[in-house]
Amino acid sequence: MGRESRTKTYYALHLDLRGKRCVVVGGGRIAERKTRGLLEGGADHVTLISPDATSALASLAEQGSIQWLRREYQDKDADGAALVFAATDSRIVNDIVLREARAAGALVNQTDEAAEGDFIAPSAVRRGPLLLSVSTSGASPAFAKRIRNELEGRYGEPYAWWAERLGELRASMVNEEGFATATKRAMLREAAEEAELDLQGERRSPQRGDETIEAWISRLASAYLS
Ligand SMILES: C[C@@]1(CC(=O)O)C2=NC(=C\c3[nH]c(c(CCC(=O)O)c3CC(=O)O)Cc3[nH]c(c(CC(=O)O)c3CCC(=O)O)/C=C3\N/C(=C\2)[C@@H](CCC(=O)O)[C@]3(C)CC(=O)O)/[C@H]1CCC(=O)O
Ligand SMILES: NC(=O)c1ccc[n+]([C@@H]2O[C@H](COP(=O)([O-])OP(=O)(O)OC[C@H]3O[C@@H](n4cnc5c(N)ncnc54)[C@H](O)[C@@H]3O)[C@@H](O)[C@H]2O)c1
Repeated sequence: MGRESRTKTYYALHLDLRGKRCVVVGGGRIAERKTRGLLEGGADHVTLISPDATSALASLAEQGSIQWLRREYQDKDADGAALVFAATDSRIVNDIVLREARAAGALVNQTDEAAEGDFIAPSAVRRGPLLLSVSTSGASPAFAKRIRNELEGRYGEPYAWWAERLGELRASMVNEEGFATATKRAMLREAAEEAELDLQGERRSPQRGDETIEAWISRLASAYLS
């Protein structure tokens, strides 16, 4: 009999967590990492449930960045949650959290037996709107971390600037009525290529910041309308 793959197949997506209830059960090192990940990812409704917490988690609660319910997990704690992290050091408690949170319609991250949960957290590199996430589907978090480090070096801060600027260009173009849809698409592809060339040091576009979005649109348009 052939050896079966032990890893699951996951769907990649980037969630908008603003206004969504996220619950972290447990107050240790792992709960701290998951909580930081949530806050970095824009979550603004994080509830921590644990009788104790690391000093970093306690300060986040003090600052009002998270809500801390200083007690053990109780049934109904997952009600209304979108995401729940079962991050206690008790397998029994984590399994109860998993079962109840699922029944309440939440997606659950089971930290001590990740494959039993509904999702796992990737390693992330954030460069403004550009978000690179890396996962080994749980096969090797250490490998994911190494690749994340590699990407951090490869994709520096200038990518944030370009991703932001391309976003502004696209937002302005949406309201432009003077171009056919196909032309707009071609212009946006051309702009992305200019960004890439600039980032690779083969600057083809005017110096950064020297050109307004309107001037950029005109220049891109002239290439297609001439
Ligand atoms: C990305 C990141 C996000 C986050 O936690 O939010 C994350 N782990 C990170 C760090 C990290 N994890 C570990 C170390 C210590 C090792 C070291 O020293 O390097 C460090 C580093 C540190 O603490 O510095 C050990 C570890 N991790 C897991 C186990 C249990 C097991 O393997 O069963 C063990 C113990 C066994 C072991 O050692 O292998 C399990 C998981 N960890 C995952 C994610 C998920 C799968 C990700 C994937 O698909 O690859 C999954 C399945 C949990 C889940 O999310 O469900 C985060 C930031 C990484 C970064 O820096 O970018
Ligand atoms: N996902 C990962 O990346 C990863 C990596 C290593 C370990 N783990 C697993 O994650 C789990 C947590 O690890 P840790 O190092 O943070 O543990 P820890 O011992 O530092 O913290 C456990 C926390 O759970 C709390 N807790 C215990 N029972 C509770 C209950 N009934 N209700 C609420 N809170 C309760 C404790 O008070 C404590 O704050 C462990 O099961 C560990 O095996 C996960």
